Amino acid sequence: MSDSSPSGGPAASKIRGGVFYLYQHLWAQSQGRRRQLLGAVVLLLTAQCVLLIVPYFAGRAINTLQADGAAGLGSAGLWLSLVVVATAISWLFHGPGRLLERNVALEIRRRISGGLFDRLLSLPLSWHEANHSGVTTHRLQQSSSALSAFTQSQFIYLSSAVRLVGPIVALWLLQPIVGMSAIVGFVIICVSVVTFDRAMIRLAHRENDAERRYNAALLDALGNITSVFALRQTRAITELLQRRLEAVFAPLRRSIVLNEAKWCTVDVCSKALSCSLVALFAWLAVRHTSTGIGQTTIMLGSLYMVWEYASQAGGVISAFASHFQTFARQHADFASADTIRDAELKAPEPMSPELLQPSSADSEYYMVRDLVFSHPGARSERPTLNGVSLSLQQGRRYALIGGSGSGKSTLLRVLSGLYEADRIAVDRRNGPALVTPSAVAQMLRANATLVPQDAEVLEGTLAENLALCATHAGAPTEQRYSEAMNIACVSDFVPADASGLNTAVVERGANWSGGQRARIALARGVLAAADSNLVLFDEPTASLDSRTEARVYDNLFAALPNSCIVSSIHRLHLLERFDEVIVMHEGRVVAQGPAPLLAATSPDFRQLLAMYRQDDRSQQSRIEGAPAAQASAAA
Ligand SMILES: Nc1ncnc2c1ncn2[C@@H]1O[C@H](COP(=O)(O)OP(=O)(O)OP(=O)(O)O)[C@@H](O)[C@H]1O
Repeated sequence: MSDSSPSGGPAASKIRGGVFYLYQHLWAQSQGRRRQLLGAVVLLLTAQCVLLIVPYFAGRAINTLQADGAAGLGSAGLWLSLVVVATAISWLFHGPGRLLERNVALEIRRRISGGLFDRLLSLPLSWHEANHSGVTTHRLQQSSSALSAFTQSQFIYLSSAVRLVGPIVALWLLQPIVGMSAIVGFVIICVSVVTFDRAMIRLAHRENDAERRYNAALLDALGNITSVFALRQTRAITELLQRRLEAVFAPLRRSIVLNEAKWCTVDVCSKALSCSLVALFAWLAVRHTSTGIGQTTIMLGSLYMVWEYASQAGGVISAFASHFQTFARQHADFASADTIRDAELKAPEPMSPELLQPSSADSEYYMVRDLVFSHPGARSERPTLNGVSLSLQQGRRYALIGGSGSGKSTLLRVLSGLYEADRIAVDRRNGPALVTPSAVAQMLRANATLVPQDAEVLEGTLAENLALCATHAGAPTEQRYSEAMNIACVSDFVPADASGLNTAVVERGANWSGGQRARIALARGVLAAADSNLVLFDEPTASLDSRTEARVYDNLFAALPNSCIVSSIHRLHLLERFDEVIVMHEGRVVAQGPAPLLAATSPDFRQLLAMYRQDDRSQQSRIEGAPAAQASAAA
């Protein structure tokens, strides 16, 4: 694990779509729930409008007391009771508005999570290989939570808008010059808030990128805890995590400084503005008095109204500064999944539905010609598969052999349609020839099943693991579970009945041995491959002892008599069980045919065979020689 970012680097730190970016997505995601959303907006706006009258009622109460003294107590009490009534009425709108708003927010979270996960499933395997799963998980969770939180924050934004506009209108009505001054002052404060927050959005993007890298390292460390303990990696991993956390703190520290500077500006400016507005109002009233126009006394209630409306608007500016910061954060968090939304999704080539149906004929024949494939992140210029040609006949068994790194797993992935080749042509007996990579990949996806090399099992029961796979026609029936467990020799260690199926599988199958895990994965593969005419196994028995390995192959071949089976193997004593051998060398198929024929004609095959026999013999002689050596040492 290094500290350089392979995904989600600084390029992800761009700010998109401005203020309306989140609203665009909110609107798009609320389809079908828009009436509730608009209903919530109307109710919440009404609640805030009702509250605007409160300072007026309170001010009237003070004015009445000032003008009438004790005689005005009754009227003042009436004005004050209106304050309580207005507050209660506002809740009649606010409460239902919030309920609607929060329900829409929950639905939006469900949609975004589901939509992003669907998109992840439609992205090619190569995309997933290039993006760390911990980073992708973080993006999905952050993005769906952000838009949901934004949706349920609308009441705050709406109340802020009303509480800003309302007091300004009220100030204008009390004294137009004061209203005008309030507008100028608030605009200046808002501009400074936005300037601070734009800088903070940029820092939030950097912080999110670093946070994802930290998350990925944490997931790697805990997901590989056996190696961490066994290979004494704890110190190095702890240091790596600290470095990555430090990378999160670097933008955070700058953000904290900016934040304090922003709040200082907002606080001082809005207090100064409120005081100035009251002073302006008083000065205008006194000036009017001295020029003989208007009132002779400054009414305290009116002064209170100016102070209250100015403070309200000032308070809203502070709240606005705080909410804009939250908004900026939500903006950055939601945008973190743009990498998933923007990932290139190749539209599948239009094909006739028959071509996408698994071939039912039992005499299918595939002639693969001139296959070229390069991994997107390949370290070498040379394609991983370079001009591969081979033929596959339904009902026959092919052993795929070759040195480590010769391209066996890659070829199996292309043959299963999981990787789209750069160039390929396939002739079939039961269908037209296909010459475009996209059409070939789609056809292969419809006909082939690959049982991958890694035995990836999920936490749950054995039955749940088996239930997760599907044939091309749909989920396998439970009756087939026991059959698959017998074929894969799972029944050697777990009864192939309900009690066995209920056995727990913990994270990464850590409560099973490597060979047992491989057989569970194989049983799942057997279920998924039931209706495939091309079944591909990537070293399915590498972790089994040779007797179990032989039994597994015999069972597999008996269970899938009509399928074309291609299995990569390293132990060449298995070759006699296969009809043909496909030999790979440096990304090419260098020979194909029955083993006896290749032994006579293919130097590459002979070389692999000789290496295997030599390894086998030297291993045997080492073992046989050990007791003799020990005996002579003892003598
Ligand atoms: N996702 C990937 N990105 C880049 N290169 C890759 C990727 N996967 C495999 N390769 C490279 O492609 C080449 C073929 O790898 P592949 O896994 O197909 O070999 P293999 O014959 O199955 O090896 P082994 O017998 O060791 O499993 C190797 O050089 C490997 O480093």
